[in-house]
This record gives sequence, C-alpha cells and structure tokens, in this order.
Amino acid sequence: MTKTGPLAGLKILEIAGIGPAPFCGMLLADLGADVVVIERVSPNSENIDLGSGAIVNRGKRVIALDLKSPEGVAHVLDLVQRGDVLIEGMRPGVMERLGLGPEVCLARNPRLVFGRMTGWGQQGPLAQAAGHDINYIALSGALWYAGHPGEPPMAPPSLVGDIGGGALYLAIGVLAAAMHARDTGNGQVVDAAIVDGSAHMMNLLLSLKAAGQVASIRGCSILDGPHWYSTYRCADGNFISVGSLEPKFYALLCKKLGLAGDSSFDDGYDRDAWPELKQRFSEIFAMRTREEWRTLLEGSDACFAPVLDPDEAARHPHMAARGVYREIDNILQAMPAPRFSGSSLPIPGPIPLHHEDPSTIRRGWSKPDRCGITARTDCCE
Ligand SMILES: CC(=O)SCCNC(=O)CCNC(=O)[C@H](O)C(C)(C)COP(=O)(O)OP(=O)(O)OC[C@H]1O[C@@H](n2cnc3c(N)ncnc32)[C@H](O)[C@@H]1OP(=O)(O)O
Repeated sequence: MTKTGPLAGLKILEIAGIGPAPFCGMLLADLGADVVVIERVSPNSENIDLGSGAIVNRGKRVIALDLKSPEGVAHVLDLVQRGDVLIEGMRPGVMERLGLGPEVCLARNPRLVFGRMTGWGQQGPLAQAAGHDINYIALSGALWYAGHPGEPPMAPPSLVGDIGGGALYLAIGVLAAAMHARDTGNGQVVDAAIVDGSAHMMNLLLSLKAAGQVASIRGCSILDGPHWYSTYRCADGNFISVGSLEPKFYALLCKKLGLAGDSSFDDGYDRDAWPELKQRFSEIFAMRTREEWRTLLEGSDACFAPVLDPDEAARHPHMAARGVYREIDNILQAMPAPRFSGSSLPIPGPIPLHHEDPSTIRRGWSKPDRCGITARTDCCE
C-alpha cells in the first residue's frame, strides 16, 4: 500500500491495545504514516478480529506476533531498528517485562521515538492501577465542570480523556519528538498520560476562572449557567443548542425569539436571573420542533445548532457539503482531519481484514539512513 499525505514515509509500530493508542495510530495513518499494528496471536483465526477496532485500524497493516516468545520479540526489535516511532498503551512496566522497554529499543535504534500512552502516567502513586477515561478525567479536574448543579457529572463518553487528553497529546508528542530526532539524531520516550493531557486542556477554563468568569460552583459560570449557553428540548423531543456568548449575538437570539421588547432578557450576564430565564427559554424552545428552530436560527449569528446523532450529522447539509462523514463498506466513518491545502480531501485507507506476513513489512522497511527517516533523501550526502 503506497501512502500519501503529509506524514508519508514515517514508519510507526503500534502495539495493539485499547482506546487512545490505537486512535492515535489511526490519526497518524490518516495523515499518511505507515502504521503497522502488532496484535496478539489468535489460535483460531488468521483474520483480524474486526470488533471495536475496525475504524481505528483503517489505513494500517496488521501482523500477529506472540510477544512472550523470543521470536516475537526479535521480530519487533528488527522493525524497531527500521522504524521511526513505536506507540504502546499498556500498563507501565509491561513493555520492559517483555524485553521491549525503551532502553532496549533505543539501544537498537537511537533515533526511535517511543510513545507511551497511559491514564495515570509512567510514574506516580497510581501508575500501576487499572483505570479508564472516566477515572482519569475525574482525577485531573476535567470531569468536575461537566454537569448540572446538584447532579452527577457526565462527560461525553471517552472523548475528553481517551481522545482529547490522550490520543491527541500522544500524536502531538510523537510528532514533536520525531522532528527533534530528524534534527538531532536523538530519539526519546514520550510519556503521554491522560491525567496530564486533560489537565492541560483545562488551561482555557483556568484562565476564565482566574478572570472570575468560571466559578467553583456548578451552574454559575458563563459556560454552564446562562440561558444563552445551553441545550433545550423541542416540541418533537429533539434537542437544540444555543451558545450566544457575546452580547451582540445574544441580542440577535432574543430578537429572533421575539423577546426584544422584554426587559427581563436585557442583561444576559445577570447571574441571578439565569435560572428563571433558563426556565423561560425551556418553555419557548418546547413550542416548536427542531426543524422549525433550524429554519429560524440556523446559519445566523444567534449561535445555534441542532443536536444531531452521528447519522443525522452525516446528512446535515453543512456536514454533507464538507464530506465530514462517509459510509465505507457499510460503516459510517468520519473522514480524516485536519485538511491540508497541498492535498485533496484525504480518503482513509481500507480497514485491514487479514494479517500480513512480518517479513513483508521487514522487506519494505529498509534500515534507516543517517537522518533516521528512510523516505527523506534530500538531507543525506
Ligand atoms: C475506555 C477507556 O478508557 S480505554 C483506556 C484504558 N486505559 C489505558 O489504555 C491506559 C494504559 N493501559 C492500562 O493501564 C492497561 O493496559 C489496562 C488497565 C487498560 C488493561 O490492563 P490489563 O488488561 O491488565 O493489561 P496490561 O497492559 O497490564 O498488560 C497487557 C498484557 O498483555 C500482554 N500482551 C500484549 N500484547 C501481547 C502479544 N502480542 N503477545 C503476548 N502478550 C501480549 C502483555 O505482555 C501483558 O501481559 P502481562 O500482564 O503478563 O505482563
């Protein structure tokens, strides 16, 4: 498979896991990297278990190796020597026990970027404990803000921790380290912990907190309290969102809702009035269907959008015009992001169905040149 895209030529080994590390691998494969996943050997099948890994495996090649056998470890080290980046998402110490820890791998390839994805981080009192997205963002402080006053917090399933605080930070980390390795010839370990990434993502909220705009009491901040920044149920049971943060946009929303003459809506920043005005908005939005609100508000500066499920989102005219979703092989998939001016709309690679022979990968991955990136020939005499 010849890959194109801004990361074409970057050779990545991914040790199969769950959640954020495979998602990071998909992101890099979408951008053109050659990602080879090492799965466990399954006694019953030569085929890949499509299960939950179908979309995150797109554009990758998959091999099956028993990493608890000397042969499996030798195969990995051979690919480590030829590759640019390794990513893994196992509990700290697992790779070391397999004989594939950073020390061994970097001794084999000093330019290697060794990307490690965990929830708690490689070090710290909780490093060895099992956990998942919801636990990591609970600890980092990110989950606290998600919820209504007096109710348990609720986060979008695995988006804030696994994807936002995890996979995306791992991707940025390994790409930064790969640039560094190109320039210096030195690889390194990237320790991407969801507690770190999701805390880092809080810096915008923390600056609003420092400015007094985000309070430590739920429902009293500009992003979780006002009637103009919320979701509402419509007459047909569907939902809409409004987010008219700036006074001029809020004024337009009120005008479109027929509230321009009602002085109780004049000061959108009066926190004491928010609960009552939210109730009024609830009653107003309950009077029409989501489609009727779309007709009135969508595309205006009132800062409105309908709340859609993914199938509806794929059909929405704006999303359809941009080709954000596509059904490929009967699976709805979001297309690669972001977009690059030097390439047309990226098409993700196919979802692999069969394991490859490790020696095919080995043959295709020649040993690194002096720059460590085999596809880059312009920088070596
Ligand atoms: C919904 C979500 O939030 S997903 C995010 C979940 N969290 C993370 O990904 C954070 C980092 N990962 C972890 O903390 C852990 O992997 C957990 C908690 C997710 C899962 O824990 P466990 O199932 O106990 O797996 P753990 O990572 O400890 O070990 C994996 C085992 O598989 C083995 N293994 C992995 N690949 C192979 C292979 N190809 N061949 C042979 N053995 C293999 C490892 O050697 C290890 O065995 P060991 O326990 O004998 O050392």
